[in-house]
Amino acid sequence: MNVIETKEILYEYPDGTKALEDVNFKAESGKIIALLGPNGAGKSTLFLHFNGILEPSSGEVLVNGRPISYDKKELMKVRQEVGIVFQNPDDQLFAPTVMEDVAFGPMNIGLSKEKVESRVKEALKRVGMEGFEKKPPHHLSGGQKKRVTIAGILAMKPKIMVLDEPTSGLDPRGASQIMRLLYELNEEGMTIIISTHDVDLVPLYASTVYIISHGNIIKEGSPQTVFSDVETIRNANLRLPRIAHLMEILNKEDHVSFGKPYPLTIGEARRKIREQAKD
Ligand SMILES: Nc1ncnc2c1ncn2[C@@H]1O[C@H](COP(=O)(O)OP(=O)(O)OP(=O)(O)O)[C@@H](O)[C@H]1O
Repeated sequence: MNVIETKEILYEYPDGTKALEDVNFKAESGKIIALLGPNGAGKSTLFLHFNGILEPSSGEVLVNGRPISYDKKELMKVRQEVGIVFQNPDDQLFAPTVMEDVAFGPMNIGLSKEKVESRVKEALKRVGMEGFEKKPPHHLSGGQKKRVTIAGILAMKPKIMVLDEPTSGLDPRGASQIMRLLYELNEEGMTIIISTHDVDLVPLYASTVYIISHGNIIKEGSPQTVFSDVETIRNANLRLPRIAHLMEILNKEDHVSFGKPYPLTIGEARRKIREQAKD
């Protein structure tokens, strides 16, 4: 079942910029889906359609098979179902303390004080930010802010979590920790949709990949399918995962081949190299 689906959506900003054109996007329940695209391709604009922050100029957005209705009450429901973590934490964090920030969503849907407190505690624990409750968000580091924004969405217990570049600006360990958390949440049944420039992360976590360029989806499929289309990847100003790039160089320049499609992760490459060494 598709928990989110866009049908031929087109979006034009008030200044006339056409940011999306005829975008068909599907997120199947329980998957991790990655949206890849260069700067300005339309990733954030597309994501803002998933819980009705933006309304398409034409076309339709469906959540759990139902077209989004843009009246206030209905939108509240959609936003409990679909949580969006913005690219820039400063666009999301606004309360005087971490505690109040994470509590805002659960309070807004009328949960009791005890329930709100337990949700805040649980969410901050999940992202490794317990002990920061009293801190003002603007005193946190970039990585810590990102974790708090994720906690704020987790506290709403959405079934679908949409994260705009969740690892941008994080050190390698921080990026791995966030991806590990998303992986665990997905194992527990949450559908995860991320946008990223980090092509090395994609084959490790995502089962479906979409490539967006100039407001159009130009490729979709498994990481193996998408990264086999090297021309499309490069034309979209993206690159192959480093491992696949190394295999391509070995193949083309040194005539050493570990077979196609190229392995995309260290694990896959290691397996292929070991197999070949045995022969
Ligand atoms: N508020 C706005 N008003 C007018 N044009 C906008 C606005 N926000 C974005 N755009 C334009 O819409 C297009 C898509 O932008 P968007 O932010 O969705 O891209 P993106 O893929 O998320 O980029 P990045 O990777 O740099 O975050 C760009 O041409 C951008 O300049």
